[in-house]
Amino acid sequence: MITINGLAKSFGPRTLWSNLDCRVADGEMLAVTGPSGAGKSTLLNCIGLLERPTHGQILCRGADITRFGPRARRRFRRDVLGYLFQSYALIETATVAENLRVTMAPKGQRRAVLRDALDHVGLAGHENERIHHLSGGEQQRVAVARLLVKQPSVILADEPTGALDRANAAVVMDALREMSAAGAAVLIASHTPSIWSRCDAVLELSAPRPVDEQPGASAGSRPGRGVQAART
Ligand SMILES: Nc1ncnc2c1ncn2[C@@H]1O[C@H](COP(=O)(O)OP(=O)(O)OP(=O)(O)O)[C@@H](O)[C@H]1O
Repeated sequence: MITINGLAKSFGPRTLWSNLDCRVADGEMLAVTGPSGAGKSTLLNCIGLLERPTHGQILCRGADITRFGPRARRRFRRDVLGYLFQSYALIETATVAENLRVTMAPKGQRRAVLRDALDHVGLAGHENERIHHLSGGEQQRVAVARLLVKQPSVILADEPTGALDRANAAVVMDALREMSAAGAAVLIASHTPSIWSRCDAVLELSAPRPVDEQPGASAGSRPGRGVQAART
């Protein structure tokens, strides 16, 4: 479960959002929406420990992950977190199987786990193909298979279907829904209404105001500005 309390993020004098509160329970899927520049990726990056929030807490199983030291951050990324990017984030020159093995733990069952995950995303038999020989949709399905192998309890998906056709997008969303049903907390940043409708709740971030319209030197923290959460 992820609980966000009073989170704010500024870049220099520019506040993207402030006083952001939200909760994503285990087994729940949250869509993060809002116009370009609203800070959707930045929010996911704060949860993924790629960015530091300016204020506030991000709790995962009761621990404030923003206060983790280097070792706890590494462990959180390795053991808890799964990321799915629009750009797939695969090792281009490696094979499908090698990309999946990166996240695999128990050696004994590796082959079966790998085969099941690829079968699940319709890529059975593609183990030895090089990533750069695959289409975009196939590459994203490999990235999903990598999540199926890793079974993270928190999944951050940044425009995961942005570059995909409808059929590939459906495979990705079905897999995310299944991982959520299996207990993962899933956050999906997306501009796509058909994705929002498959989520349990929607968090809407509004475009940040220009710097000269933001109040005071503390860079624009009007309570709750630009944040709306709704159950779908
Ligand atoms: N490291 C950074 N330093 C300074 N500004 C940044 C940094 N990262 C993001 N920004 C700015 O923060 C704003 C929000 O970026 P972000 O990518 O989170 O928005 P987004 O809602 O995901 O947009 P999009 O829908 O276009 O992907 C943008 O104006 C961006 O330029």
